[in-house]
Amino acid sequence: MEFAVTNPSNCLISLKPSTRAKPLKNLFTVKCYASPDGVASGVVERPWKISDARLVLEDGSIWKAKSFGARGTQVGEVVFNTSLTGYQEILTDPSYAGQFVLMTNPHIGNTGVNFDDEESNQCFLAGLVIRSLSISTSNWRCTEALGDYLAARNIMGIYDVDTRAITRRLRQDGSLIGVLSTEESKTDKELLEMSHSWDIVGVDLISGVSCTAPYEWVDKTKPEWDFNTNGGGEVYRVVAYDFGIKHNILRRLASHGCKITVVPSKWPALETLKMKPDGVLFSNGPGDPSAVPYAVEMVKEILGKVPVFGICMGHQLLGQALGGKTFKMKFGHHGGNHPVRNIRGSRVEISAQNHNYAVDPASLPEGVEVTHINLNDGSCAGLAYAQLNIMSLQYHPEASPGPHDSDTGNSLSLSLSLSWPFHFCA
Ligand SMILES: NC(=O)CC[C@H](N)C(=O)O
Repeated sequence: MEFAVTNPSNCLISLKPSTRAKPLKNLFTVKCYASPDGVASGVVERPWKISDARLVLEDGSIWKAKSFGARGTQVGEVVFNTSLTGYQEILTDPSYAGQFVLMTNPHIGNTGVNFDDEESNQCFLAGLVIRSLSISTSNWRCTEALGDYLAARNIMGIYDVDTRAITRRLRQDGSLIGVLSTEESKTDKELLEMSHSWDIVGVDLISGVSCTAPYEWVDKTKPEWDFNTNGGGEVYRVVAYDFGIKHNILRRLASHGCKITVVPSKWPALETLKMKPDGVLFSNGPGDPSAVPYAVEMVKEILGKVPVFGICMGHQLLGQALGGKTFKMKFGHHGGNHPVRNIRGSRVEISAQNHNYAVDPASLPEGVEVTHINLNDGSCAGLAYAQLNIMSLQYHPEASPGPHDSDTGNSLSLSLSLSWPFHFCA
């Protein structure tokens, strides 16, 4: 027997028999099977899917959920992201490798995905955790629904989870390792043990996301999206180390007049110097900066020979190369609403951030200047060292997603225009 539900948002299942055998367009049809005693059972189809996934956290808590995207079992570190928009850019940010991103914004999937918002060619994150998965998509650029997109990329997602409760737990206890599974054969105990036997600390994640051979990047920010171009003047040749670089960093550099060669994370410093660049960028990237000593050594070989700037992982590697220490934060910063004090510009920038580690400014040698401070917790958000032509930011001046306060136009604030290190260092 088949029933139709005409008002899916207000009722779970209407047991009124449908007068039509086939589903009407825009109606959600649920197949119910009458049991011998006349009680309907076995509701099996979306959008009233029953829980078919579990997220088991290392603290022993178990969160029943509904799956979308890929199926299977996956381990990762759970972090929460407070961005209201831009889930596709977040999904394709290579810095999330090894992590489950939990979105605090409850409604995800509403605008589907499109061709333009990719920040890399792949999704490297471990999975996506959300409150509510939109049952329809609506956007003029939409080419695909979020669930299909994730399934095609073999990325697991779960919805109908109490993301507020998990976020409060992460804020209180710090980032937690979790295991996501749709496999009924695995017991809770097995999943918990899996979470205890895995760690993200001390793992080199950048070699898994970096390109394998150098390439030239020419694409600029499309004119309809550009908000702050001052390019067209001097042309700078930049070598950009790809530790998990986001496309929008490259687009912003190109828009500001840079000719960019992107090189792999293990590209020798000597080869970079032979290319005689005007500046070198050390990009963002996933994981623990202390797990990639080869990258710190490579940064050391370049310091002082050419102006350099670093973003996020690049900033942390610079901090270490200068002799400083990095440490793991309690739950990090992930979102598009982080206030940062730009000390030199005497202004506050609302910034896009995604990091779990930070540079300890007290460990840095004399002469290194802290140029930016995160106003939520006072952590170091930017460094400069004029003697060696170094500037770096812990956050993401290219945003994507996020506010544009930290692009060019902020006087001596760090920006993606290569002019800043030169003006500053002159
Ligand atoms: N966005 C990034 O480069 C992240 C840096 C580093 N993986 C961290 O979590 O701190």
